[in-house]
Amino acid sequence: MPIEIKIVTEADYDAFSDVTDVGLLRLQERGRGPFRRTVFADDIAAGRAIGAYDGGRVVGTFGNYANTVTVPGGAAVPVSAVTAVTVAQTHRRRGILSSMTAEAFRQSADAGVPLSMLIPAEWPIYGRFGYGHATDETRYTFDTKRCATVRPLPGTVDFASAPEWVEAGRAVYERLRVATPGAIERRNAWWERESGLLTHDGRPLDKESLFVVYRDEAGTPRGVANYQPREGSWEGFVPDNGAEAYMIAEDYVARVRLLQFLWEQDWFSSFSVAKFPADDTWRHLMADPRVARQKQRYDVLWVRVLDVVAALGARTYEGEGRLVLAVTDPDGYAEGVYALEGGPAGATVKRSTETPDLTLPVQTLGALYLGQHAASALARVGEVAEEKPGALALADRMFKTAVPPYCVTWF
Ligand SMILES: CC(=O)SCCNC(=O)CCNC(=O)[C@H](O)C(C)(C)COP(=O)(O)OP(=O)(O)OC[C@H]1O[C@@H](n2cnc3c(N)ncnc32)[C@H](O)[C@@H]1OP(=O)(O)O
Repeated sequence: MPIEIKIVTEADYDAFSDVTDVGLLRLQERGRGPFRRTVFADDIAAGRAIGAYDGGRVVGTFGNYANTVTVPGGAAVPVSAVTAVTVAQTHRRRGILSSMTAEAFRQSADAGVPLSMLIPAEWPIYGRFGYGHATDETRYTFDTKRCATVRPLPGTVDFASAPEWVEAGRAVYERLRVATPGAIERRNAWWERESGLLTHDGRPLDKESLFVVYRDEAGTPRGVANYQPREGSWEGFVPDNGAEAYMIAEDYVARVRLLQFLWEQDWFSSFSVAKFPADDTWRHLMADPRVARQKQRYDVLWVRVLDVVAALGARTYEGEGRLVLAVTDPDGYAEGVYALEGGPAGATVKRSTETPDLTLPVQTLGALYLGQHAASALARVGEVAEEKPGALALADRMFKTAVPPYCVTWF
């Protein structure tokens, strides 16, 4: 029987949910369909859950969920935030992902959504569909006994109940989101789920974490963190507990004050934080930044441009300039030659018949879009070709941003 790609109805959503969990090897999460049906009700109703069917059975899942992403300059651009992509182990490598992706691109393009983006489970999967690596994140471990700030930093850190933390976190995040290229809206009760206030089976998880809020001197929340203490070995009766922490911070001071709160706690000898930005300027507020050890750096967001005129026209450019770009895209959505004229105040983009200054595949356009990469560096690995001398240097000044983009929210 041929595989059919269809919109998943509410009636089929529980099967979609279980196939996703088996595909992602999260077996213990099976059975969460009824909960997720309420959480993702808007996207399901909008037909944004796409399934592959073998007869009546769901064998492939693809969430093409609606969101917006902040781009350089601060505009919130509609995006399909792709998630829950799986194909049943019995049906892999028969082109099902390719078919679901094609359907999702059609759906997004028909709805006038200029971008698709996702967080790939594995690097090699999505480049073939036109996605390019657009943001990085880091993981740090702190040796608490050697940490100190370079000077006294203002503000206070206090414990909060989970509901207070959700309220403060929402306000902090909204300000951060509009100022951070790569950030998306936290929809679908994201905060309640993160804090454990909303669980699939009504069992509150908020007692498994401690919640703190950093307020600046005026009393405004500027950062929030939660952490889970880890028991140490207590060898020789010496405390060596640890913690795993998560935080969002509006500025460098907020970030370091939250870190300081953790490193000054008795009993902790070390703690780790994941999902940190690639921008590590906050380390300059530490007396010895080397004791903040970056343990990992990894790619997070990949961007696929579907509508070049809308996408490039929505962002600003730190350097002023005009470039003619020839974009290649075997799927057709982004294929063409475009004249981009942009600067800090905005941009105009038009289809053009001029000779291009740069030629690049759609993957490279996605990689450049949020400001992470220098075009000249990507040219050195063969990902963009300079057709007119000086065009790469101009593209560097226009596309790359002083502060790297940061997705902030995993989806
Ligand atoms: C945004 C997210 O949700 S990320 C989560 C992605 N999901 C997972 O990793 C869960 C486990 N894996 C799976 O469910 C599946 O293997 C998927 C979804 C990754 C791929 O589904 P499939 O239906 O097997 O992919 P499909 O047959 O369409 O493959 C298309 C091409 O991609 C290649 N490909 C597919 N998966 C991979 C992979 N993991 N690594 C490298 N190449 C891959 C195929 O070889 C094929 O290449 P070809 O066109 O040169 O022949």
